Amino acid sequence: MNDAENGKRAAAERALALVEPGSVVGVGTGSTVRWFIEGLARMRHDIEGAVSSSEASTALLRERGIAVYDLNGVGEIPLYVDGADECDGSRCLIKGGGAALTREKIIAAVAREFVCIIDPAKRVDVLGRFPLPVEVIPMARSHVARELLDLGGQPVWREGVVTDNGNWILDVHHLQITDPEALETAINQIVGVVTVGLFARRRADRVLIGADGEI
Ligand SMILES: O=C(CO)[C@H](O)[C@H](O)COP(=O)(O)O
Repeated sequence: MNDAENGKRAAAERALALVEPGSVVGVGTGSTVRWFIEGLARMRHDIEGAVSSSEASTALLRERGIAVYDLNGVGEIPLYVDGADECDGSRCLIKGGGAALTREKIIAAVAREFVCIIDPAKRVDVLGRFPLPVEVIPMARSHVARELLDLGGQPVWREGVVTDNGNWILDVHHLQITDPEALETAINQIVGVVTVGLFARRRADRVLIGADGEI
């Protein structure tokens, strides 16, 4: 296993220790979260189940014998565990490389604690090296792209990708995100935007960075 994979696994294993017995666990999406799901499978008899941020995670959770609930029917989610594409020193994140940003943001909003699990390559001083994903209503793609150009980014349509919600993704290149909350607010106000993959207003409460089998 390479260093990045070791780091992802170490962070995921550490997050398992935060799972409350008998609870419904919020589960994110991606290769780091896959390690978390494998660990959750070992303790599936100690939890009630999960709420999931994507069809891919739902399928894996069910394969591993973990009950997946509709968020609308769940009262409390003590813990949400998810990866990120970038993380700055204030625990602000870029997410959505796996196109699951909207459901991820919804579960993060509901959860009492949002724990982000990453490998060291994701840690940056200023967000924006990773293109910022924006989920858009398909008919608004060109309008939103023009507005994003005005905000100083270079939007590129992630052609062929349809989100679990039936929408499209624009990846915004060449941003230096020095004020993540302000940019999140500005992009949220563009008509046709469903979700921007900046997690600043509701950022991670805790970030676990796995490296060399340690945290
Ligand atoms: O936001 C995400 C999916 O929409 C993922 O958390 C992000 O892309 C990181 O994925 P990985 O753990 O595979 O690096």
